[in-house]
Amino acid sequence: MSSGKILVLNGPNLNLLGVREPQKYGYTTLVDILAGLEARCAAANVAMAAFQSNAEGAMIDRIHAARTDGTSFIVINAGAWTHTSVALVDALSGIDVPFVEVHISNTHKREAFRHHSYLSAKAVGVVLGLGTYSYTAAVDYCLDQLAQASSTE
Ligand SMILES: O=C(O)[C@@H]1C=C(O)[C@@H](O)[C@H](O)C1
Repeated sequence: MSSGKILVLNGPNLNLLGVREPQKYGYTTLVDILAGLEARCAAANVAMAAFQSNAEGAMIDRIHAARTDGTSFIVINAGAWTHTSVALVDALSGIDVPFVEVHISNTHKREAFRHHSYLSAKAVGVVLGLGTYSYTAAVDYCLDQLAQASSTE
């Protein structure tokens, strides 16, 4: 039986998934994405928490909270903060919780300003361009890591 908790974080404008530029981000809502991830975690007996904010400070506060709330892994789509926020990567670097960076779109095929991520160098890994499967792949990786850790306990 696995233990641990996966925290799924979504940054600005991702609350609009499903209606926001669907040709880039698809028609699946964030609620439905999270419901699918929750089902995968539940099937593996792993807890999942989720948080979305359009406020950078609130996101940083939520990351700080993950330091002491039993979070094992973070899966984060930081949205536009990916390309702008030193404060965010400092928050992620400031807690001893590994994180996987995800993006729905392939940012390297988009505008030049989206080609750089402040997060990637600190991430365990990066999944991008797979649509909502980017989230699934990231969560499945974390679940596998937790299962391996449980089997060696
Ligand atoms: O593809 C995504 O999920 C990312 C989501 C956003 O909101 C953009 O600002 C990023 O540049 C890409």
